[in-house]
Amino acid sequence: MPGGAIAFRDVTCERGGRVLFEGLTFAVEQGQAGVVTGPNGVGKSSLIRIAAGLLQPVEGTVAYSPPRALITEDAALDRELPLDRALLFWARFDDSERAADERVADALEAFDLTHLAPVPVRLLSTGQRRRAGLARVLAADSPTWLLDEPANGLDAHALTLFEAAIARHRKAGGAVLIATHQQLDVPRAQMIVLEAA
Ligand SMILES: Nc1ncnc2c1ncn2[C@@H]1O[C@H](COP(=O)(O)OP(=O)(O)OP(=O)(O)O)[C@@H](O)[C@H]1O
Repeated sequence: MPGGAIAFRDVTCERGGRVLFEGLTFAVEQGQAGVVTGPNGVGKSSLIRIAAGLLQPVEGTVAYSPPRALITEDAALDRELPLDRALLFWARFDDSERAADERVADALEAFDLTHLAPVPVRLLSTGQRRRAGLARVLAADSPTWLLDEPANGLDAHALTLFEAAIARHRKAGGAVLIATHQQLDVPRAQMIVLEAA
């Protein structure tokens, strides 16, 4: 996996005619993590959407090392498919040296989901579905992770698995940008604190 990175330079975000943040500059390099915090409605999700290229900033530029893997509130998995096949559907699109089924098997194991592989996504619990969404990101083998509230609905065990996955990703040269209002154990993270305008 090549190194991941994401950098904002003088980025201004506007939504509904209101400036949420302006002149935001930061760089998350290979092996690093950025944690975006701030009160509800301040623009954390909007920042992640800008990082993913889903929202255009009114000013400034975003540079990143592709491909990027994104998780939002929606796990983006086919609800009718068994979990392993739903993950495989996406993993096949990803550019990786490793076979898609091997990546999916590893990602299921990393989030303690192997026993749920044959279960249709729609039957998973809320927390299991959140873990499945994180497994989708993991299985993509993307160097740059963009995570919007990834810890929502995770129990203590899943949180530990998630923190371990972030640590491994960084050790392998990945970069991660996380918007969260929860306390996460992400050592040496760069804090990006958004304040109400
Ligand atoms: N499509 C949209 N059009 C106009 N305004 C929007 C749109 N989407 C979001 N907003 C507004 O932009 C602001 C920032 O929303 P955003 O979801 O980025 O905040 P957040 O910091 O992630 O909040 P939370 O902690 O509640 O998840 C909010 O006031 C929201 O109402």
